[in-house]
Amino acid sequence: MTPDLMADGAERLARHRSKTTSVVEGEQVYFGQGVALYVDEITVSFDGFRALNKLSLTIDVGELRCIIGPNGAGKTTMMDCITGKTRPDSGTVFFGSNVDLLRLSEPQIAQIGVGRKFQKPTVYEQLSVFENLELALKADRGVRAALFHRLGSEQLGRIEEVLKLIHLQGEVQRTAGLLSHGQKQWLEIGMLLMQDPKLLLLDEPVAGMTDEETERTAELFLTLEGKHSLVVVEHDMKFVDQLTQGRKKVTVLHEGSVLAEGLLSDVQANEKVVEVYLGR
Ligand SMILES: Nc1ncnc2c1ncn2[C@@H]1O[C@H](COP(=O)(O)OP(=O)(O)OP(=O)(O)O)[C@@H](O)[C@H]1O
Repeated sequence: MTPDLMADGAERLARHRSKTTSVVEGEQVYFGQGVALYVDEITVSFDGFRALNKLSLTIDVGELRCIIGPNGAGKTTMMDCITGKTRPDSGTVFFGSNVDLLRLSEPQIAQIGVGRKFQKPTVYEQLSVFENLELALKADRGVRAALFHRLGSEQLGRIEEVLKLIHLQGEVQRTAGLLSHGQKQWLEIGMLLMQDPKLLLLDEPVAGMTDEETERTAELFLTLEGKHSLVVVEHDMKFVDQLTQGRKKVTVLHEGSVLAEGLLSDVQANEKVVEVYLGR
């Protein structure tokens, strides 16, 4: 354990969250109607340019949905709206059937169960794999509590479980900075999983991975499907094919709206999709 780094990390996380805890505290998310995320007609303009144009999308509880589309289609802006980083000019974003995400701040949205993985891995490079997971687990505690709290058997069990899921059991004590790119990505996903998010947004998770790492990532996501809802933004069609297994819906974004939605084979055969994206 490196107490100063641990303190620094815990402090940053606690500061981030302390501002907002009381607002979300006690808030229950209801998934009774089977909907994890409901996005309705969101529009975002940057200096008059519409990055999102009445975008609507529904993700079911436990669903794994891949979002594809050309550069500039609005994929990142959509994730920014869901996670509170960008406020749409108009439209609705609900988590479950009752939580209006547009009235919550970015940290509150994370706290209520929406995890986001950016393209670049952001782990604590100087800490070990175990310490990274430990810190993610304690993120809700105050700094003192995070530093002096000893993990209970249930929490150790959860770390074990996540280590297994992310294929890093053999690297527990390894310094995160020494992991491969793919392993860092898995570790960061593991850190998100420590908070047990109901919805995970993943931005190009396999960019820069080897073929083997990509395949393992697909296996990981397929394991998470059902227990979590996953929204995966990806350009790698082989990976999308692995994830959708010929039976899941994919969504194609173009110019800030949904251009097509359906099985990968269907959207790949869709003339409009070929024209703006796949045929390039
Ligand atoms: N802060 C901003 N200010 C001005 N324009 C922006 C801003 N953020 C995004 N845009 C524009 O909005 C459009 C959508 O961008 P966005 O990053 O959401 O697309 P994307 O589908 O994620 O693209 P990529 O696949 O390249 O990541 C682009 O034309 C982009 O230039």
